[in-house]
Amino acid sequence: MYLIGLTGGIASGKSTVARRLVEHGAIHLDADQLARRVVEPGSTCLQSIVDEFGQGVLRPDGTLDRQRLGELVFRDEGARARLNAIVHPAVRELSGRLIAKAEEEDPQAVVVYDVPLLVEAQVDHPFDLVVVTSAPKRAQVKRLVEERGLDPIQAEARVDAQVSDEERRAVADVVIDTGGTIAHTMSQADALWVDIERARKAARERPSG
Ligand SMILES: CC(C)(COP(=O)(O)OP(=O)(O)OC[C@H]1O[C@@H](n2cnc3c(N)ncnc32)[C@H](O)[C@@H]1O)[C@@H](O)C(=O)NCCC(=O)NCCS
Ligand SMILES: Nc1ncnc2c1ncn2[C@@H]1O[C@H](COP(=O)(O)OP(=O)(O)OP(=O)(O)O)[C@@H](O)[C@H]1O
Repeated sequence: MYLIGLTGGIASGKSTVARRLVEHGAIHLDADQLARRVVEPGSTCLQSIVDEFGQGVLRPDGTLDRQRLGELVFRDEGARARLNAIVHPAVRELSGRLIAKAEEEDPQAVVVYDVPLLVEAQVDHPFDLVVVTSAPKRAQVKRLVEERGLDPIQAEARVDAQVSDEERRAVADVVIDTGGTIAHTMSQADALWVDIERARKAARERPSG
């Protein structure tokens, strides 16, 4: 297996890059989706969230009111840390299991683990490559406002709830500039795939022992 950790700020283009790598043959795992799975009704995580933040973060049907909880945690660092302490260990455990399963099913698989908080949550799966998508903050805020309907204050708060691109670049093997056109992002993703294929081929041909 070849394991890629893909990270970057909110609305920086991680999913866009991941989708392109999937078109080339990679398997995609998404930490945001896993974070939704671990808080489904009946989960211990959801119960811990209710214990911590009260019944008010549940919708009438018993599912998590994500908007309500988001309003709480993106303006309060302490609340965010308490939520992270509940959700992140469960996501870590589930992602570890799914990565192991992907390897079992296909030892040659290229797995892209899209994990927005790779730096913040100190995700330490044994990545072969860490890829960071990077766009200027004003582009991130514009996308959140225009495409996801956040107001500019909320959008800024979400960007500011994350580490800076400098901190992400410090752990990156590859940085993809996602501040330009989509076509520019795609061509960098395509070039990355060529490099990955080359590295894997060289590893296969290397005499072992
Ligand atoms: C606060 C919640 C309920 C808001 O839900 P919502 O549906 O509005 O957003 P969604 O989950 O789709 O996240 C969108 C983006 O917000 C950013 N984000 C999410 N959680 C966090 C966090 N704790 N700290 C910083 N940024 C975050 C990420 O860039 C993420 O891609 C939700 O994000 C959550 O449960 N967060 C804690 C778990 C977590 O850290 N998830 C991120 C990856 S593991
Ligand atoms: N050069 C670019 N590269 C990537 N995305 C771009 C670019 N220009 C505009 N966009 C738009 O920005 C948005 C980025 O969203 P995407 O879901 O890929 O980001 P993300 O980092 O996965 O977001 P999130 O952290 O919320 O999961 C998309 O709507 C995309 O069309």
